[in-house]
Amino acid sequence: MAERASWSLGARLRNVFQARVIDEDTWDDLETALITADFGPDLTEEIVEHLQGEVERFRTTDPRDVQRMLREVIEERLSKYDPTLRLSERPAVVLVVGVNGVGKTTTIGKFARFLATYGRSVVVGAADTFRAAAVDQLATWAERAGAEVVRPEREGQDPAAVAFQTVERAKRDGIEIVLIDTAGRLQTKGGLMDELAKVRRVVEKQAPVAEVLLVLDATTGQNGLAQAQAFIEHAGVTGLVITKLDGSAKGGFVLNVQDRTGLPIKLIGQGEGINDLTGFTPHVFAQNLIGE
Ligand SMILES: Nc1nc2c(ncn2[C@@H]2O[C@H](COP(=O)(O)OP(=O)(O)OP(=O)(O)O)[C@@H](O)[C@H]2O)c(=O)[nH]1
Repeated sequence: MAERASWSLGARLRNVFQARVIDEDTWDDLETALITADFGPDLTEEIVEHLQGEVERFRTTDPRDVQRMLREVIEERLSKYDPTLRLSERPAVVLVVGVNGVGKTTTIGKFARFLATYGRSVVVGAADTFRAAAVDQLATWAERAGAEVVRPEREGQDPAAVAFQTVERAKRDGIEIVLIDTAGRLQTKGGLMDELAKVRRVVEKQAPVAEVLLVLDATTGQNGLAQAQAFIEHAGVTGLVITKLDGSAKGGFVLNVQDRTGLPIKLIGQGEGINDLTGFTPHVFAQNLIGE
């Protein structure tokens, strides 16, 4: 993870933690920093009260202790969810879902590369069949990642058919991982969910679905979550991918989003480059968020 990321509170909290003693300003400044980082009022209050309790319990006056305790409480909360990707089936089929523009296609390209660096073979299926440009974009990413790609035979082909052919190709050629790009927009949400359900049904005729990853854009924070609600309710999501954390000041969103959805974060996107995707490690994230 990049040092001094935009979402890091390290710089903003430096004065707080380098002060001589803990006083009213410590708590005021901490509260402001957490709110600004999109922790939300409830979580902010909970964390500040927890820390005040700990400071009392351990009778400390050293702000460095507050920093350590804050890091610990954040890591503890992030660790309540298991970030492990379940990709042991062969082939392991991953559906990537989410509203348009959140970074689905880019994420698939980066994910294909990520898997390739671990020696996995990957085929990508372009099941967002209504935009030819989207298919081309996906194919370009797949090529750069060294992955195979299955395109629709014509614009607007049934997405489920493309998904089926992609899994078929994986089975035929012994490819280990299947990543399927899906549409983010249709006339109606019901239509979109029906389409996803059909993709899943058709895939499951050949192989179980290993993961359904919902992509969320960190820069839209809570708003983006509202837009993705239908996926959370109907698409059988197994994990979250948070994109565009670079350039976002909303580190707190990462903490909030697991509690709000009950779903683990499995991948994090921090840039437009093909290598800008990492797994999610609570310890590392808490350290980068709060500073050492
Ligand atoms: N800075 C930054 N930009 C990103 C990241 N991920 C994606 N993007 C950018 O976000 C924009 C949208 O990404 P796409 O991958 O096309 O999004 P999509 O969800 O597939 O969108 P549709 O194809 O319209 O459904 C592109 O300009 C990407 O370069 C990220 O982690 N960081």
